Amino acid sequence: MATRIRPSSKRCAVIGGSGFLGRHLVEKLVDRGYSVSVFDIRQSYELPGVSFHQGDLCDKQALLSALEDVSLVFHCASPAPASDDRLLFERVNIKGTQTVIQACIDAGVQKLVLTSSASVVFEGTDVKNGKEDLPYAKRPIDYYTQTKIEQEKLVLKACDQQKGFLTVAIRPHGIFGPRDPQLVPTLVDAARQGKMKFIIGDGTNLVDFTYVENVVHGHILAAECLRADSPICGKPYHITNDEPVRFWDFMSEILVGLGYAAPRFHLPYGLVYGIALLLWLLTWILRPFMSFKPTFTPMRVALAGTYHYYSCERAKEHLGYKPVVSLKEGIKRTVESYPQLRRGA
Ligand SMILES: NC(=O)C1=CN([C@@H]2O[C@H](COP(=O)(O)OP(=O)(O)OC[C@H]3O[C@@H](n4cnc5c(N)ncnc54)[C@H](O)[C@@H]3O)[C@@H](O)[C@H]2O)C=CC1
Ligand SMILES: CC(C)=CCC[C@@H](C)[C@H]1CC[C@H]2C3=C(CC[C@]12C)[C@@]1(C)CCC(=O)C[C@@H]1CC3
Repeated sequence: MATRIRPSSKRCAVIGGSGFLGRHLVEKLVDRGYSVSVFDIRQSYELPGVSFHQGDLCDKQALLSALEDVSLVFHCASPAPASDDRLLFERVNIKGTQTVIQACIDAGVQKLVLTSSASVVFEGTDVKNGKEDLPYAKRPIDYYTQTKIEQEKLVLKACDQQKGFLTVAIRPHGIFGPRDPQLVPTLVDAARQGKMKFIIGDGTNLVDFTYVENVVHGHILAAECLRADSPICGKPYHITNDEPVRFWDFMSEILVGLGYAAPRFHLPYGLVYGIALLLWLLTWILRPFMSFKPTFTPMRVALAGTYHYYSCERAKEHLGYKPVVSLKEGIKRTVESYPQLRRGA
């Protein structure tokens, strides 16, 4: 019988490695001596020690060529939540993840680490110190969340210690940091349009924002702890900064750091949510005639006006996780990384 050559344990692939989190993960893996294959529909940079494979993760043949001799795969690709395109989310996050799992098994990959999201348990109402045993949201707030739930279930169910295919899911929340194309740019855009004067609700709601390097650290710990006899097989793990902060204090620190005024005037949560719902209905009705993307979406209002912070005790206990960058330091590094978004720039 031909013996299969065991892929090097320092050779890994990052699906979605051209994205915000993916690129930070790739950089850290290279620092730690891994050789990395990036698989993504686009190539956004070049880095020594990294090979790029451009393709759609729904295409198994394309994936297989990127997974040659790879023992460890990180899957952090997804369409952006803002696209709100049901068919795209279903194709990439559900069908595409099935393809990723099958390609990993066919290629002899031993470990698959999925980037899930803490939002898989969020239904638009308060979550305080949520643990991993909370049930999945029965009424997810959008298609993105709905398909992230299905994706996580698929990956965790595929874990098979007997066959030597091990899986784990990391659930980060509110990732921020240098090169993030979403949070800071959206916020600054809103501030420049004069839309950041208001605080939705009383402003005391606590939320987790997680500095990108902590999310990367959680992924690498999970990959390195994943063995057939380890309790982490087939389980999800919250990874946060472990420093819940008032949503509006966090927004204000970023805005003030970049030279914009902090929001000051309060608006009742129910009123803003109602307006966002009406606007959403209006854009849905007018969709065939015009395309219009409101800044206030029901999902954003829910994220801005409720508590949603999560316990990462399980990650501390099983993975030895501890944030490596504090929230204060993370905000400082983030603000400094966006000189082009400063007021007047
Ligand atoms: N940014 C955040 O606050 C949070 C993100 N996450 C998850 O983290 C992961 C990474 O997110 P980000 O880095 O923020 O997003 P991103 O949009 O910067 O990166 C996603 C990458 O996936 C790639 N991609 C999308 N569709 C693809 C396809 N069909 N085939 C191959 N590549 C494809 C994109 O080209 C992009 O490079 C995602 O799974 C997201 O759901 C989870 C919680 C919070
Ligand atoms: C905690 C978490 C999951 C954060 C990541 C999501 C963010 C990219 C958005 C979530 C809520 C958004 C939001 C705004 C900007 C982008 C978010 C922070 C506004 C502050 C934009 C301007 C407004 O009119 C109000 C919005 C509230 C929600």
